Amino acid sequence: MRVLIAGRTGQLAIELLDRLPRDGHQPVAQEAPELDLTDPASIARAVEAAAPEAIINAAAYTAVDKAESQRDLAFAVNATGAGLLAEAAARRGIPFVHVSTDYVFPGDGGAPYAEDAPTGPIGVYGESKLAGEKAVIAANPRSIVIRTAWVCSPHGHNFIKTMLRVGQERETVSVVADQHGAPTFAADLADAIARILPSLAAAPASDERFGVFHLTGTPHTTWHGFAAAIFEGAAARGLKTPELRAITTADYPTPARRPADGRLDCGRIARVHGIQAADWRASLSRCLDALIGPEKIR
Ligand SMILES: NC(=O)C1=CN([C@@H]2O[C@H](COP(=O)(O)OP(=O)(O)OC[C@H]3O[C@@H](n4cnc5c(N)ncnc54)[C@H](OP(=O)(O)O)[C@@H]3O)[C@@H](O)[C@H]2O)C=CC1
Ligand SMILES: Cc1cn([C@H]2C[C@H](O)[C@@H](COP(=O)(O)OP(=O)(O)O[C@H]3O[C@@H](C)C(=O)[C@@H](O)[C@H]3O)O2)c(=O)[nH]c1=O
Ligand SMILES: [Mg+2]
Repeated sequence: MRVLIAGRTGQLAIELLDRLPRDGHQPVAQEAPELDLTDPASIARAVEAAAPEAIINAAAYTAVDKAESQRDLAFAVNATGAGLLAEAAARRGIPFVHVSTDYVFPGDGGAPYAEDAPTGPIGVYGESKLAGEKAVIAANPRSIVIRTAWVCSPHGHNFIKTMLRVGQERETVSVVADQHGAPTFAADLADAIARILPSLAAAPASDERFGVFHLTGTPHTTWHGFAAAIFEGAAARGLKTPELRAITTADYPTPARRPADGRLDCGRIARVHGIQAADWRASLSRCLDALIGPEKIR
């Protein structure tokens, strides 16, 4: 199955390119370095050139704070662009895999969100991603939208790399302990997508295999809990680690509001696709092995 992956050098795109199975000598996953989601002609060109049998959208505008002052760009990439790519897939009659976020929820529910729980983003990034979900499903009913959260990997920008950096620079690091969720490793998400993809090829639009799914790592924690695990792993690998303090959201003002409780119930993807949430602590350990070592922090 030839798969076109939008997302340039993003965390998920890199893992997908690495993990989608190869078909004999043919790499089945194709990058789309020239594909710009804000440029409809470039989408058409990339899709035509790749002649894919499925498309995965791993491209997004992910700068949560900056989105507050770049609303138009966030919507152009995350909503309009995602919809255009899904439409290109629909025109070819092929399935579309899209990735969304816990930030489509307000975070005041007090329990993990089910896939059909009412959304209500509290920031521009989340609003743009919610608009993207709707655009994708409207454009191509043979779409799967996977909402995930707190994505990390050895590549690109993420919370682990931020903590390792500030942990080297400072004696004390303060992290919010009142925002709940679950880290997700791009490699685990890519593995799940690679397993799901083949089953979508022949499925009709009304099939339960399409629609909205949740997939994060397990167990739930807070950003502070995640930071503690990161520093514990860093210390075990010989890195100098800071004192970690628990603070509240009020102590850490940011341009964008973030959900206090963005935990996602991942039941549907287990029932329909047989995908179980991966233990992020094991994945963190592998990620730290890749990152920590002589000259290894990029
Ligand atoms: N990171 C996270 O914590 C979370 C991410 N998600 C979602 O998961 C998906 C993958 O995220 P992740 O891999 O972490 O994201 P990254 O930010 O690591 O990568 C996103 C990629 O999209 C590319 N991109 C941005 N604008 C455009 C554009 N106009 N056209 C084409 N490509 C573009 C970026 O390229 P460039 O850098 O060159 O602009 C970058 O390579 C996204 O849909 C994201 O919303 C969901 C929950 C959490
Ligand atoms: C760096 C830092 C952050 N924080 C807080 C801010 C924030 O509430 C939380 C995480 O910080 P980040 O900036 O990494 O979080 P953020 O960029 O909001 O991460 C989000 O990205 C988007 C793309 C998603 O889709 C979400 O699932 C989520 O992963 O930790 C501290 O408390 N102390 C610190 O030193
Ligand atoms: Mg961020």
